[in-house]
Amino acid sequence: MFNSSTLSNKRILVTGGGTGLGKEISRGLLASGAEVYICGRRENVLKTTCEELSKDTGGKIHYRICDIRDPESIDDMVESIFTEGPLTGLINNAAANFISPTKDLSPRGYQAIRSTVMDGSFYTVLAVGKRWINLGIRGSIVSNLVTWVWTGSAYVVPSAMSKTAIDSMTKSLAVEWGPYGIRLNAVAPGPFPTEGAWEKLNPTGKSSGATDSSSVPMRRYGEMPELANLMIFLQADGCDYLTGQTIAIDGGHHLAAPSTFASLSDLSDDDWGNIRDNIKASAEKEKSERSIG
Ligand SMILES: CCC/C=C/C(=O)SCCNC(=O)CCNC(=O)[C@H](O)C(C)(C)COP(=O)([O-])OP(=O)([O-])OC[C@H]1O[C@@H](n2cnc3c(N)ncnc32)[C@H](O)[C@@H]1OP(=O)([O-])[O-]
Ligand SMILES: NC(=O)C1=CN([C@@H]2O[C@H](COP(=O)(O)OP(=O)(O)OC[C@H]3O[C@@H](n4cnc5c(N)ncnc54)[C@H](OP(=O)(O)O)[C@@H]3O)[C@@H](O)[C@H]2O)C=CC1
Repeated sequence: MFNSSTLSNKRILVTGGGTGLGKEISRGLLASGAEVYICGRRENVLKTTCEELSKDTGGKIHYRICDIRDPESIDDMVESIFTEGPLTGLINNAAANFISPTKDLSPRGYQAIRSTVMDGSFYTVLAVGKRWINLGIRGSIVSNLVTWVWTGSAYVVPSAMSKTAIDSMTKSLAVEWGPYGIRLNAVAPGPFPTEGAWEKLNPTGKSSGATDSSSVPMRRYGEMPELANLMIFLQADGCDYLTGQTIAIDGGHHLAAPSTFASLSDLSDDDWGNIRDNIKASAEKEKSERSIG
């Protein structure tokens, strides 16, 4: 879909790029010619990912140790990257989450997720965006959200709330920073199994709800290159007028929410025949009782 120079001259920071989706997005960016920075809290994970991706793609990748819950740690990281040269793009991907009944969450449990997803993403955007504005540089910010920004989700309420806040930030800053040539967009992936997410969201291994592929209209999980391609598109030149959007990449999952008739997609032609007969019978009965029409 893209070639090895689609992102040449791009320098992109992927938060949480050491594992899971961030790692595979970084692989795609590197293969398209970008120079990539990844960050996280585990140096051994970051180092191993850099070695693997640099060997696999031949691209330039660096890491920084950073806790995005701490604004100073973010500012130090971004300053040290800009000292080597300005970034052209940011992918807000780092996150924290676990399933829990909301009534069982302590303030610290809520804070663990909010401070990573909402505060961490905002501080990173601020650290990068204010440097672009000061330097007069254009840039592209893409946040990795989730379809719960449209539907909400039970049992992951702090995550749904925090991702929704970043959806709102995306729309708001697209307007405020549009005059500087800074674009903000977001993606909302459906289920793309990763060790990090599945350990927190499918800890018993009995996939259901958000981690279940059978309720996805396309009847499968997302594949990493599909998400990486969308990120490459949003970081590339060519559609610069695209800003303030959150794009779902979920095989139609959020459109098949329980409030719709999504489950009817399992019915056979015979079932539909019976349904039609029953509806007709009901209509006939009503008609026979009408005094007019
Ligand atoms: C469709 C897929 C969508 C995917 C979305 C994703 O984002 S997937 C991304 C998936 N990737 C990641 O999440 C990667 C990053 N994840 C992390 O960094 C950690 O897993 C963590 C911060 C989320 C929790 O780790 P930790 O416990 O070491 O953190 P801490 O020491 O900071 O503790 C803070 C508070 O949290 C409490 N608490 C913890 N677990 C539970 C629970 N099950 N129940 C209730 N509460 C719980 C704990 O008791 C404490 O409160 P207390 O008792 O002091 O009042
Ligand atoms: N997998 C899926 O199906 C879906 C995932 N998403 C989103 O995709 C993104 C990646 O998820 P996924 O790859 O599955 O999960 P992972 O757990 O593999 O990724 C989370 C990454 O974030 C980093 N991170 C977490 N907290 C911090 C912190 N305080 N400071 C710096 N880095 C941090 C972690 O590194 P470390 O622990 O070393 O700090 C890790 O590399 C998340 O935003 C998630 O919400 C959205 C929809 C579906």
